[in-house]
This record gives sequence, structure tokens and C-alpha cells, in this order.
Amino acid sequence: MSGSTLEWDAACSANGREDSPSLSYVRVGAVSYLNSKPLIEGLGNSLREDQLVLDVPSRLADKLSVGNLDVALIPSVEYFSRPDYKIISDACIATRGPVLSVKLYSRLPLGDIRTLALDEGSRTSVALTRVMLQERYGVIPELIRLPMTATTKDAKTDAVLLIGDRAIHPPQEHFVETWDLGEEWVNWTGLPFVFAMWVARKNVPESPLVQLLEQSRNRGLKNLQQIATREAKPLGISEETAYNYLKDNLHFQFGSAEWNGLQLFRELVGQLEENPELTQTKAIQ
Ligand SMILES: C=C(O[C@@H]1C=C(C(=O)O)C=C[C@H]1O)C(=O)O
Repeated sequence: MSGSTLEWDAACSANGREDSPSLSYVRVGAVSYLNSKPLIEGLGNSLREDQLVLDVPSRLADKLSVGNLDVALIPSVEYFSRPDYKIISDACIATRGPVLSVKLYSRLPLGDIRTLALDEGSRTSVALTRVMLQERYGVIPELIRLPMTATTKDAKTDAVLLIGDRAIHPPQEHFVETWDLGEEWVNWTGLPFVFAMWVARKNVPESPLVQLLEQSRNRGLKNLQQIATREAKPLGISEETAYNYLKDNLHFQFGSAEWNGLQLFRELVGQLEENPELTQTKAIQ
């Protein structure tokens, strides 16, 4: 435990928020994929083991929503509908071009897609895919949930969305078209895309976690090669692929261009949600 616990406790009592968790109680959730390792480099040294939970993005969003986490790296789309959430860091998962780990694989030309299987771990890329298919092709597909354990072959749909570590591997079958969603968004809008950011519920005091998250990200950025060397083998990818992914595909700093990209995405998602009956997802058959 770091010496900053006292500072955090003091912030809680100074704000008169006895229900607010101090650092010794705060529960932090981070994405379990390679993309998040630079954001949490060394973070575990300042928290107890049970305070840092790693999980897929959709489950982190659910845990934050029901109060099982206090702070989490959640899909950006989950922030839009929650006035009780606040962004507490400029550390994020974004891209300014091809992202490598968010892929739409299609068995038909994109304009002919009628059924779409969606990675169960995703929320933001699900919304991004739907926005782009509708805006660019007028396509509003039937949505099927693709469980974490299922592969593209298990999905009998016209197209499949995969995110995270499993999307980095080349697919095991031939697809007619493949979209790198980061590349498609940036080419289409001229703006970066923010997939995930650190969000807390509004009653959670920010200090000293804000500083810890910034320090972890800065430490991670300095250690990309070590992170790639450490993480590549268990994922079955080369160190070079892991390093290039962290260094060139991902962007970990939330700047004004990222903010503009996020605002545009928010507007487009808002238009999509005006039609709620089109957003239901069925289980895979
Ligand atoms: C780039 C990625 O970013 C992510 C995609 C997310 C989503 O689609 O909801 C959420 C968090 C990030 O893990 C990825 O997972 O490959």
C-alpha cells in the first residue's frame, strides 16, 4: 500500500463523504486485454490484490453500473447515458488509425449484411459497427451475441465482430471483407476514436487515484518493449506484433482531438438509439 492512502482518506473526510471509499477500499477494474497493460503498469503495487479486477470491457461496465467497482476502464459508449459518471484521467484506449484488435469480418459484401454476431466482451465496438454499417450502407442487421468462448466459425451470421486479444490473430477462414474499425472510423471522420476511458461514479473522490493512473500510464509508455516481451508469448503472438500494436496502433492519451472524436461518436450513437427496437441482441443459435 502506498503512503498516499492518508491523502485519500483525508479527501474523503474533507468532503464529508463518509460513504465514499478511501483508497484502501476503492475497487478498480481494468480491461484484461493486452491493450490495457500500459495503463496499469505498476498499478498493482499501490493497491491490494483484491482491489484490482481484470475483466472484459462489457463486464467491467456492468460491475461499475451495479456498484461492484468504484472506478473502471469502461467502454466509452457506457459513459454517454450516465450523468452519475465522471472521466477521471486523460489515460485512455484510443486510436488514430488502424487499431488491429477491433475487426469486422464479413462473409458477404458489407452492404448485403443482414445478420451480425457481436463479441460479448464489447460495448463500444458494437455501437461503432452498427453506426458505421447504418451510416455508410444503410444496413440495420439482426444482432446475435457471440460468447467469449465461441469462434467466428461458431457464428452462422453474415458477419462477425471480434475485439481484444483474439481479434489480433488472423482469422481461420476466408472472409469476403474485413474492416479494421479504427482505420475505417479515422478515414471516414478524420478524427481519432476513443474505445475506453477511466470512469468513476461521481461520489468517488478522485485523489490520489488520478495521480496513480497517470503515473501507471506514463510508466507503461516508457516500458512498452518490456510489456510486449512479457505479454506476447501467452497470447501466441510475436514480441514484434505486440510491441507495434502498443506503440503504433494504440494511443493512450485523451487530447482535444480524441474529445472531438468522442463527441461525434456520441451524436451518432444518439441517433441510433432513437430506434430502440433495432438494438436488441439475440443469443447465438
Ligand atoms: C481496442 C480495443 O478497445 C476496447 C474495446 C472496447 C469495446 O468495444 O467495448 C472496450 C474497451 C477496449 O478494450 C480492443 O479491445 O481491442
